[in-house]
Amino acid sequence: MQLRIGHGFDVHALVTGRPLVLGGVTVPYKFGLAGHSDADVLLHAICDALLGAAALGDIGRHFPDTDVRFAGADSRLLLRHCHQLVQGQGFSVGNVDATIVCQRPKLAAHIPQMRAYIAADLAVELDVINIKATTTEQLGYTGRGEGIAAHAVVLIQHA
Ligand SMILES: Nc1ccn([C@@H]2O[C@H](COP(=O)(O)O)[C@@H](O)[C@H]2O)c(=O)n1
Ligand SMILES: C[C@@]1(CO)OP(=O)(O)OP(=O)(O)OC[C@H]1O
Repeated sequence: MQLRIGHGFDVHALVTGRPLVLGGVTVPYKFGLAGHSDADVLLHAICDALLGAAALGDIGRHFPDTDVRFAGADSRLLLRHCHQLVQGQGFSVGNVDATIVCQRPKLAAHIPQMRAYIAADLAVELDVINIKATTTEQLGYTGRGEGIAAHAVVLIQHA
């Protein structure tokens, strides 16, 4: 069996007048993430990790932010598309581990729904999807509440 690992990292700025969408879940908060799509920083990091594992480049190559088709896009559709690309190379997802770097709001209560969406979109069992959240103890751009970052690693396997 061939195993491949991929890493993804993304950052979006917090602004007024936008919903906060993380892992497909709309989290109630006074600020949301700016972006061309729905700016779901967690799903973008997972997309990049999937693409990275299969040596398929990055999210901007597949979904350019100059393309009106992706304006306001639901990032779950982008995640499903990345999964299809990886499947097309003969790979299936082994597991996903991701961390959302977010000072506020508290995300713990929303993580079960994020995991369920991601597991469904990647056609895997819930127990291979792990999502974590951490603050940066008020340090740096995430700590000041200027934005939210996400890191993801994905293992894919080829029978
Ligand atoms: N936006 C966040 C950040 C953190 N959590 C949860 O709190 C725990 C402690 O976070 P520290 O940054 O102080 O280590 C963390 O392990 C998460 O369970 C959260 O829910 N939302
Ligand atoms: C998803 C895309 C495409 O709509 O736009 P954004 O939502 O701005 O996200 P980003 O992570 O900056 O890059 C990928 C983009 O091409």
